[in-house]
Amino acid sequence: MTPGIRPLIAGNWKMNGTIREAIALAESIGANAPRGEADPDLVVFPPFPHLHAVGSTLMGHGVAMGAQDCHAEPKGAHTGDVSAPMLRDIGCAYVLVGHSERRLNHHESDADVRDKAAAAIMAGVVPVICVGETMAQKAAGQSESVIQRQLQNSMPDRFSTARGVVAYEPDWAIGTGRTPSEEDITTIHALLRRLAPAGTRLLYGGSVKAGNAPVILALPNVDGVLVGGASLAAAEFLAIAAAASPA
Ligand SMILES: O=C[C@H](O)COP(=O)(O)O
Repeated sequence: MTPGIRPLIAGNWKMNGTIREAIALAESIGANAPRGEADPDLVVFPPFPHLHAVGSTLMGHGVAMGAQDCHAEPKGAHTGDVSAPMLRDIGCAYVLVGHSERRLNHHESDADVRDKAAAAIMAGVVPVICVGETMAQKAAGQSESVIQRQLQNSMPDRFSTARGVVAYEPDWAIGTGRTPSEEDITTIHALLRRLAPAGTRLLYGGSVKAGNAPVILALPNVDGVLVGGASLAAAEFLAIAAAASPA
């Protein structure tokens, strides 16, 4: 973690669950979330159709809500898309942009990610810019150059004023049970710290569980984690959050 930066524990629910299940998960997280001065901030990212119900459930519990994507335009003829002002309107404080599942499955470019992040900032929503290399890029020794290129080209002009967040998620670590070595995470996060504006919260994501969270969260320049699968169980997610609280 970084002195002076409040940790952020983020749960990306991806495309999972019914509304009933989302409410139950939000109730359980909201009722048991740590609320001390030195405790981490918590945010969950439900699927779009669950945002209203989850936002209502979390009201007054000190857990923020975010969305998993947004369009770069504030409104218009974009069938199937959701704008950043709509997310703000429904109560989202954060939005993920450039998650590797969007970059790889939807062919989103760095320029697309930058435009989405700019739209989020314009709407008063904090963008969480995701970056990360593929296994082929890692094997070719390109991790740092790929991540530098992604981040520099994905940050919009006003990112420094937005209290933005950057998440390092190597795609080969997502949902696989594999994580980079502590040395690799440290190296990449030192690079992110050099590239991102001062005060940016830097998250690590990819197979984070309650078991490995204490080690990952203790690494320099790791200001929190972006959790996928393990965020779908309240107890596991809260145990990860506990690892970011003072002992
Ligand atoms: O956004 C979250 C990540 O893609 C990590 O997913 P995971 O924790 O299931 O590996």
